[in-house]
Amino acid sequence: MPQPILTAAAMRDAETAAVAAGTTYAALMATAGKAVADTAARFALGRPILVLAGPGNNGGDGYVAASILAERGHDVIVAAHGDARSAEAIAARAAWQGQTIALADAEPRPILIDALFGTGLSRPLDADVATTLQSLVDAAEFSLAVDVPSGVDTDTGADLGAPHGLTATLALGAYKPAHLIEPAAGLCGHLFLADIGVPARGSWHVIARPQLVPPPRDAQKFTRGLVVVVAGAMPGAARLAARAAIHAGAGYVILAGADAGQPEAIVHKPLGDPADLAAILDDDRIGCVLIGPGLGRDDRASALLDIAVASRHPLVVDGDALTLLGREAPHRLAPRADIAMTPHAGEFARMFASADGKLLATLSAARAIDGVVVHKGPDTVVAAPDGRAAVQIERSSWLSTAGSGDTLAGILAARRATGVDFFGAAQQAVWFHTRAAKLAGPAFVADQLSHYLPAAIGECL
Ligand SMILES: NC(=O)C1=CN([C@@H]2O[C@H](COP(=O)(O)OP(=O)(O)OC[C@H]3O[C@@H](n4cnc5c(N)ncnc54)[C@H](O)[C@@H]3O)[C@@H](O)[C@H]2O)[C@@H](O)CC1
Ligand SMILES: Nc1ncnc2c1ncn2[C@@H]1O[C@H](COP(=O)(O)OP(=O)(O)O)[C@@H](O)[C@H]1O
Ligand SMILES: [K+]
Repeated sequence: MPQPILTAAAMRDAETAAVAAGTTYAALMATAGKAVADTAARFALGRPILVLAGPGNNGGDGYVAASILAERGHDVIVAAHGDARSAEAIAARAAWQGQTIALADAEPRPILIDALFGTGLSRPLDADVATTLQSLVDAAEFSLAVDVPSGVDTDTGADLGAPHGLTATLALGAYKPAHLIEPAAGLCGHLFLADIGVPARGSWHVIARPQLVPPPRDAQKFTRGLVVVVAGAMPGAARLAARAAIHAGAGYVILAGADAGQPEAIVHKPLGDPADLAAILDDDRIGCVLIGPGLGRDDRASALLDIAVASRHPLVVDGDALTLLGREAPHRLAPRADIAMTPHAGEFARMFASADGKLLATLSAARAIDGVVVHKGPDTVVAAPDGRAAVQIERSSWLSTAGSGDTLAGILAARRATGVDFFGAAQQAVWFHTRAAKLAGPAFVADQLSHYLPAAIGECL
C-alpha cells in the first residue's frame, strides 16, 4: 500500500480511533518520543543534545525523547517554551529529571531536537522564537524536527516562520502535506517516517513505484495503445511528447501535423487544414490524444483544440492548450469524459484560483474540470475529481529543463492508452519521468529522457 498523507485533523482522528481501539494517548506519546530518541541517537555519536520543547504534544514528544536519551547516557538539556498544556505533555514534562532552561536562554549545542510546535501550530511563530530557533539550527551540527519543522502549516505547506537548514524531519505516524508540498517540504531536510502504531488511512497518498505486467501473449500494436499527438506552431515540443509516448509503452504513436524525426517508428500524418484532425481522430483504435505541447495560441491552435475536445477519446491537455482555455477550462472540459491536464504553476494560475495550498487547490481544480489534474513542479500533485490525490516524493531537480514537461505529457498519454485510468496513469507518468531523470544523470537535456524510460519501466515489471 502506498504511504498515506494525512492532514492535522485526519491525524488527530486516526489517533482518536487508535485510542478507542485500546491504546492510550500516553502510550502514543511514549512511542513517538522513543522514535525521536532512536533517530537522534543514531546521529548524535555522543555529542551534547539540546531539546526545544513547546507547550503542546509536540513538546511532550520532546520531553519523552529527552528522558530516554538521558537514561541512555547522553548529555541532554531541555529548553522549554511555554507551559505544557495537555495531560500527556504535563506528565512527560514532570517525568523529565534533567536540566531545563528557558528557550530565550538556550545556548547552541551540536545536536538539536526541535519539538517546539507540531501539527497544532495555529499562527506564525513569534519573531523572537523564530530568530532563536534559526540561530540554534544554524549553530547545530545535526538538527532534527519532531513530526514537522516548527513554523510550517501542516496542511498547506506554507512557511510560518520555520527555520532554514534543518538536517532532518521525523514524520510521526504518517506523512502530512507539509512533508511533500513546497515551501515546507524544502525546509524538512531528510525525511524519515516513524510508525507509531496509529493505523492511518485516507484518500491521499505518496506516489509509489508502479507495478506493471508485460503485454499479454496476444498483444498487438493497436491493443498496446494508440496515441495521437497533435503538433502546432512549435513542432519540437510535440515531437518530444511523441517520442516519450512511444518509449513509455504505447504500441503505436501518430504525430499529427509535424515530421516525426527519430525514431522512425513514429507515424507522421500531415495536417493541412485543422479539419484534417477530425478525420485522423475518427478511429476507434485510438487510446489517447495529447494536445498542447508547442500548439501555439493562434486561431489554428484554437481550431485544433476544439476538434480534440470534441473527439470521443481520452484526452491529455497540456501547455498552450491550457493557456487557450484559461478561466474557461472548467466550463469547456467538465462536460467531457475522460480528461487529464498537466499544468505547471503558471498555467494553473491562468485557469484556477489557488487558495489553501497546492494540494487542496489541485483537488478543487480536478472537481471543477471533472478530470485528473497533474499540477507539476518539484512537488507534483495528481488529483482526481472524487477527492483522491497522490503527491510526488521522489524528485529530480534536473527535470527543470525545457521540454521536460512535454515528455511528461507524452508518457501520460501512453500510460492512459495502455488502458490505465487517468488517475493511475498520471501517477505512473510522474514516477517514470522522475526515474528516467535519475537514470539519465545530471544535466541531461529533455531529448535524452525518453531513452531511459524503458529501463524505468523495466524496474516495475
Ligand atoms: N496525532 C498523533 O497521533 C500524535 C501526535 N503527537 C504529537 O502531537 C503533536 C500535535 O500536538 P498538539 O496538537 O498539542 O500541537 P503542538 O504541539 O503543535 O502545539 C500546539 C500548542 O501550541 C499553541 N500554539 C500554536 N501556535 C502557536 C504559536 N505560533 N505560538 C505559540 N503557541 C502556539 C497552541 O495553542 C497549543 O497549545 C504532533 O505534531 C506530534 O508531535 C504524538 O505525541 C503522538 C501521536
Ligand atoms: N525543481 C524541480 N524539481 C523536480 N521536478 C521539476 C522541477 N522543476 C520542474 N520539474 C518537473 O519538470 C517538468 C517541467 O514541465 P514544464 O514546466 O511544463 O516544462 P516544459 O514546458 O519546458 O516542458 C514537470 O514535470 C515538473 O514537475
Ligand atoms: K517540531
